[in-house]
Amino acid sequence: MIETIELTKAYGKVRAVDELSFTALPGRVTGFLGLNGSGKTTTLRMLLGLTRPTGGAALIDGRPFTGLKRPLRAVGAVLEQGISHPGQSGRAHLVTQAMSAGASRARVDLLLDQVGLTDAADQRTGDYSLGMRQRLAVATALLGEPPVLILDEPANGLDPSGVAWLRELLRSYAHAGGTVLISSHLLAELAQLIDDVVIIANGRLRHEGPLAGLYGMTTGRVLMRGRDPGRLRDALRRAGAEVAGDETLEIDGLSAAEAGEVAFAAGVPVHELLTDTPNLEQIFLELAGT
Ligand SMILES: Nc1ncnc2c1ncn2[C@@H]1O[C@H](COP(=O)(O)OP(=O)(O)OP(=O)(O)O)[C@@H](O)[C@H]1O
Repeated sequence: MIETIELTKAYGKVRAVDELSFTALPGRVTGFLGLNGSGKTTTLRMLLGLTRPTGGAALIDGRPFTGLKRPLRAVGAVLEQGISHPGQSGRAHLVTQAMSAGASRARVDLLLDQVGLTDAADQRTGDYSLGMRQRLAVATALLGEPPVLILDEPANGLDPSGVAWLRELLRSYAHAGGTVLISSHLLAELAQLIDDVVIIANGRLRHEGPLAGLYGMTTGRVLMRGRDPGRLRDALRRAGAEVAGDETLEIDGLSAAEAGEVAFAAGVPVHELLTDTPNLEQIFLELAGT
């Protein structure tokens, strides 16, 4: 489990992270979302003991990173690319890292297979694509079989097949009881990967809960086209709706069913009636906007 309690980091007068409290649960993939500069990387660095908090706590399984007995076995992290020496092969990089994580050669081979790098294992990492470097970074994070995984913008650089691969990997990792915290500044990029969301803005918590719950947070606008827009508009306004638009009427304050009933009562044939549900990215921008 990952937990922050009133976590704060101030740089002079700037509060990069401001009394931030949230939880990422075992068995779930949690998306950590915010616009650029909202404090995501600073939070992840505090969880990983790389930045010291000004106040509050950043806990991995109940302890600050610095209090973990075997940190590489407690948490795996993908923070930035370029972790490997460009002249080293992917396999050599993993073998070197396996020593500090206490992992075996067999685990290196297993992970190369799991991240789809077996065929490229003996190529120089300097020749790897961005997506291949991301795969190698994920394999490195998993070496010590940690129960907690922290990934900073890992979908960045992955093509659709890479995203599908990451989804499967994170699903089975969480299914086996792992805790995953994965950051991005785009909800759409993570929507296929995550169960829960934590949304921050200006270092503060804006929203925390299941991804599915986001859809219920905004009501869709009703759109209607009919034979006589002028009469329709008047009837809808009399029924208490706010109405904009000329041919296609944009209706706030009534459901599609209610608007349809109003049109029927007014005797105006309806040609088209639908609820325009905001997409995930619009919902995210509404929540994460400053
Ligand atoms: N070492 C530092 N010194 C001063 N200010 C910093 C430092 N690190 C981060 N900040 C500031 O803290 C705020 C949050 O930055 P942070 O990198 O955590 O955001 P982010 O959400 O990860 O952004 P991005 O999506 O662009 O990576 C920004 O205003 C940034 O300028």
